[in-house]
Amino acid sequence: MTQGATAALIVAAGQGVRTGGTLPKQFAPLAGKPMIAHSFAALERHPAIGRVIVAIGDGQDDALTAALGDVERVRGGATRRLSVRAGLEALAGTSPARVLIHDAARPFLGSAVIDRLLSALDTHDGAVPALPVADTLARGDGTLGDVVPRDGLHRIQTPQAFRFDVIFDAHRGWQGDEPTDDAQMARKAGGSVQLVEGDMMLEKITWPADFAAAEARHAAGMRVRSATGFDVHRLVEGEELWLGGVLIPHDKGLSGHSDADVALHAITDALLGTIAEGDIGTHFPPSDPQWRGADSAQFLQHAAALIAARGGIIDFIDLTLICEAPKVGPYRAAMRDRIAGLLRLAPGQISVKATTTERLGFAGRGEGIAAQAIATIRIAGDIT
Ligand SMILES: Nc1ccn([C@@H]2O[C@H](COP(=O)(O)OP(=O)(O)OP(=O)(O)O)[C@@H](O)[C@H]2O)c(=O)n1
Ligand SMILES: C[C@](O)(CO)[C@H](O)COP(=O)(O)O
Repeated sequence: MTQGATAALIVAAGQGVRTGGTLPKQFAPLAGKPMIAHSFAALERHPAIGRVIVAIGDGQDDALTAALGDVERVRGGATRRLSVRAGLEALAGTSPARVLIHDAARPFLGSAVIDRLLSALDTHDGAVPALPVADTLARGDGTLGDVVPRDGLHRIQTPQAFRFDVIFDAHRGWQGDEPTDDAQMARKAGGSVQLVEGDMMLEKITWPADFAAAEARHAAGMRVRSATGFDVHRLVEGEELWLGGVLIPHDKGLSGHSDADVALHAITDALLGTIAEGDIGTHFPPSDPQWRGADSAQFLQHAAALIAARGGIIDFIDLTLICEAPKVGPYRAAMRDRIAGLLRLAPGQISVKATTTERLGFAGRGEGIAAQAIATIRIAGDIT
């Protein structure tokens, strides 16, 4: 699939009247961040998607910026259809071959659904995620009316994927009643729309109780990952000693290409390990002069940002420093506070321990300091 040939449009211009609340639901907090941030991240990180645009309502600019920063946006309309139309008009200039149209109100979007939809576009004009109907369906107005046969019925979700020209023409030529989704517009215009397997994680948030249910689904879908990091630096005269982001008075300091903070390096490697993103040297090569003397805090924060971009949450860091001197105890609290501050965690999520090697080996002879760390994160099960 050619990168850039597929665009994504998130419709987020609704008012969320049925959920109530002080903010429209798409900007309300859910699983640790504004609801829209979940699906935006999923679409942005998918390798086939080259552009993501958000349709928002009047007065929603600040809320979007607070949620996602300076992302591409377009003014939506009074109905969902008009918001989609505005987004398609904005995308038309770059003529994407395909477009995914997604409700901001369906936050937990996995890459497998996107893959299924895009594959279906090889043979169809459109594709939608669908789930079977499990309950009896009936008409009724206070008292039970006729049962509606549920054979062959599906619950249709978003994202809905289309060949761009097909859905753009369907929107431009639309004349019927207000449609509830885009796939029925493509179909009415003569397009073929494939049903692909949907996902319970994609349930739409419509009513107040949906927030708690979504939180529970999200928590149940997270998997724990742990990884270790290890690093050693040489102790030399004439260098500052940085450990755990804290400057420690000592007769020697650690030497290295950066500030040689062996503790932050071990934690950075542990964090990178949780997402199988190589090691610190992969991201900050020692051969690159721009990292000479660099503050290792930025390495740590880079690793944390990569985890956050995948929707991961750092749960706990356990660090062990291995040295004869200096004594770590007096600086333990400062290191915990500093590491917690850099990672935006509570100090209780950081453990700093130290040990000697009974004067054995390089650490015992005071030639260097070693650090090992283990990081534990939670991340959605389908994140690779
Ligand atoms: N004029 C509109 C109306 C809806 N939407 C978007 O379409 C999606 C599905 O709509 P719905 O769940 O009905 O959201 P709201 O219209 O906000 O909800 P309500 O009807 O309760 O106000 C949401 O992401 C919503 O922001 C939109 O972009 N423009
Ligand atoms: C587009 C949609 O999410 C597909 O199921 C749904 O139709 C939106 O309906 P709403 O009335 O705008 O909530």
